[in-house]
Amino acid sequence: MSLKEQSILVAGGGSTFTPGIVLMLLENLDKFPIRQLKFYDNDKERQQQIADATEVILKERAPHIKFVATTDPEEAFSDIDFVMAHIRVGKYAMREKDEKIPLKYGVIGQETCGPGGIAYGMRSIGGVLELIDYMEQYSPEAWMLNYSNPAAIVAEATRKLRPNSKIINICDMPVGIENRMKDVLGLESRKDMTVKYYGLNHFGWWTDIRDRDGKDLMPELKEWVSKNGYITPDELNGAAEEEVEPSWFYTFGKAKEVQWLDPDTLPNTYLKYYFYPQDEVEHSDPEHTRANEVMEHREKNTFTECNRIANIQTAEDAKLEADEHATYIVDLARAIAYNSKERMLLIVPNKGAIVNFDEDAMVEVPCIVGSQGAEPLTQGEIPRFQKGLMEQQVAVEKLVVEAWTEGSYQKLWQALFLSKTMPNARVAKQILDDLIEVNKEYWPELT
Ligand SMILES: NC(=O)c1ccc[n+]([C@@H]2O[C@H](COP(=O)([O-])OP(=O)(O)OC[C@H]3O[C@@H](n4cnc5c(N)ncnc54)[C@H](O)[C@@H]3O)[C@@H](O)[C@H]2O)c1
Ligand SMILES: O=P(O)(O)OC[C@H]1O[C@H](O[C@H]2[C@H](O)[C@@H](O)[C@@H](O)O[C@@H]2CO)[C@H](O)[C@@H](O)[C@@H]1O
Ligand SMILES: [Mn+2]
Repeated sequence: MSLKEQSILVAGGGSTFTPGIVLMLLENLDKFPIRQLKFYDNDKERQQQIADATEVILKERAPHIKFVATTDPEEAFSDIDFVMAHIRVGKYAMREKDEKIPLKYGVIGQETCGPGGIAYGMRSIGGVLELIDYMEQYSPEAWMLNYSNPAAIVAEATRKLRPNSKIINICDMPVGIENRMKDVLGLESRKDMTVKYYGLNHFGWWTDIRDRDGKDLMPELKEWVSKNGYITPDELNGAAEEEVEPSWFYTFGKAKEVQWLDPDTLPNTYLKYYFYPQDEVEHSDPEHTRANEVMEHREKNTFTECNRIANIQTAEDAKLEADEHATYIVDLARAIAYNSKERMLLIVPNKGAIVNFDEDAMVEVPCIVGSQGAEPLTQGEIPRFQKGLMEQQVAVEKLVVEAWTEGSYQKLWQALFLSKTMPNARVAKQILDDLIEVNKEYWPELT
């Protein structure tokens, strides 16, 4: 039986990740056939550069796919089955401020964690809610697969403010780490592992990992990670096919010190910002943060290559690559479209999946996905250590959404102070006042 062809909208068409996702979709047309691809963005000029290259690629590799790039919501969101959303409200210019302002006060500057993530969340909530409202206005049967960060705060906002919307929030960090785990184990694919995992987005732990025969893989992995973090054997021996960027290499290595806090589990790399904030501050250059690295590399290279393809009108020698990690987006879309019952980590309302944790927290757990969406798999009771950490962090995330909803300065100050990355209430207030100043056009007014 042939599969129903899908109509996909990429919201944030000007994203540096758009080319990789488009190429990945083209590599999976046999499993996930597409009749129409649209881009939507609120920055026409930025999006047009990605669209011009995409037009060439589709003409050469999938001429049957109808392609439209637009900034008009009605044109974008009409006749759509899936919205793949990856917007960055304020773009990299604001990410740079998210990262540099806290560092002025000796506090971590990070895209999705701590004060940077809170500032980013206060910008993203409105942008993502607007996408959901457009989707429900013009294609009420569509699903949104949201990739826009900070996923934890965006997920809490969609739970609280759009509780009946067809949206699933996703993150590729666990996918990236599991791809490293399989290299450590010498497995073909991360899908040769079945995992148990719990946490918040960018704040979680693997508790059980087995191979297809049910063999426990945790002992070998815990042994490796406690010594090397998620640096792979090939990277350790200098034999890796692909060089990972220095800041990512440092992050994967730091995971070993995070794992020491609970040797029975394997940590998400992002926990390093909460466990060793002082190390992260010392390791940062307040004049040149990750945002600068990405602007100088991924953003620059993506647009240079897209413009080159558009200029020569062929993608035969394109230096763009399918984003391997984005294959999980196809897994998710396929599962919903064709009821495939895929098992994957998603950010969903807890509702008892973690027995001794907030019913209405947005947690990252393994789910079974079908045409009705995601059904979380229970992860049982969690230990006091993780419960304490998660209760503090989820309170931060919930306070940010309440601050956005109510326009509350007080609640946003509380959220900043409550973050494990913050030394005291005075520094929290100084950072808050600086962030308010630079986010005037993006945040709601706070009183
Ligand atoms: N969930 C994950 O694990 C994961 C992984 C990687 C990237 N991301 C997220 O994907 C997003 C895109 O990342 P990027 O580095 O490519 O960003 P980018 O700045 O290159 O692209 C984002 C695009 O969104 C557009 N945009 C901003 N606000 C908008 C709005 N209100 N409506 C429509 N379009 C809007 C921008 O104009 C830009 O073209 C970011 O939020 C990033 O954090 C998430
Ligand atoms: O600093 P950036 O913009 O390079 O990355 C920030 C994002 O990092 C994670 O996504 C990684 C992913 O984990 C990795 O495997 C690979 O696919 O690259 C992605 C982007 O670099 C994280 O999950 C995202 O939420 C961050 O935005
Ligand atoms: Mn993520």
